Amino acid sequence: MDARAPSAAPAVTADDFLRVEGLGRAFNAQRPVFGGVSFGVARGEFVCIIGHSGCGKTTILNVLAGLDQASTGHVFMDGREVAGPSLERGVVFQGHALMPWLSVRRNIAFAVESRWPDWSRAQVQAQVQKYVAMVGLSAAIDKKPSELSGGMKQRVGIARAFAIEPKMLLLDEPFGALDALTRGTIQDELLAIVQRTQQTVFMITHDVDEAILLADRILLMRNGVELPDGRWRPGDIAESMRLGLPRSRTRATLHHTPGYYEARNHIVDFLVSRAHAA
Ligand SMILES: Nc1ncnc2c1ncn2[C@@H]1O[C@H](COP(=O)(O)OP(=O)(O)OP(=O)(O)O)[C@@H](O)[C@H]1O
Repeated sequence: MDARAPSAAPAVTADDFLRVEGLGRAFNAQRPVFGGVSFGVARGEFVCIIGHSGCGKTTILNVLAGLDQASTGHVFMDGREVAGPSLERGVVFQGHALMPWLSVRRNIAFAVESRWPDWSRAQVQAQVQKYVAMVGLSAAIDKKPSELSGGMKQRVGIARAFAIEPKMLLLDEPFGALDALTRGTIQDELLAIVQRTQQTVFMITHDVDEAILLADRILLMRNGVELPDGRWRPGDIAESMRLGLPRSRTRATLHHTPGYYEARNHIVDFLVSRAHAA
């Protein structure tokens, strides 16, 4: 962000690639998890959402993926309303969700064949090899998931999501289960891939440094809370922080980047003192 500038309220503009308008989700009608959530994501933008457990991040991502239906509001991607799952959106969850009986090659080929049913075997194989190479796993292409480390499995999940060339990538804490070293390496890889491909990404993370490293913009989400007068205020997006750090940043240079500490302090202050406040 330009960390010294005040954070702007999130806004949707007509030419945003992804438009989320007035989204709400209630599992209990008296206490909606969140409501009135509106934000836009521009084509090629990397947006992270950060907030405490239970505020509704995964629920929002599931609605964007078309895996869950909102109680109120609408989501439009590339001008069309999201009304169900689609191969136009690639989703990566914390658990890699690979098919254990298939090799890396077959796991990814399965997705590629679903996306382009008319492709020849050679076309499918070329696509699979390209994206396996992108995540540095060519040597393991014929291994089964059980023969891979956690970090390698997560890489396969990322390769599979990129291989279908989705219009948008939705990442739900994709590195949450990894040790710090592996996580750092894959963060750098993802950053490099996104810089190359200009992929549009919406990502959930709990890790403040991860968000600052990867995102162009960070949405700060508040939890739903009971107000002193007994009314319920659903969760919402309290702020949209534009980072504006140079895209050439890496984990090694992040701490020396102007604006980094201001951004970090701002997010930590939000999480400590405002994310739960009535
Ligand atoms: N299918 C469901 N039925 C009932 N309640 C649900 C359902 N799915 C989610 N919830 C509730 O909605 C709230 C938000 O859940 P969600 O998983 O979206 O939060 P989150 O911000 O992603 O949390 P975390 O960071 O822990 O993953 C939680 O209180 C959760 O218990």
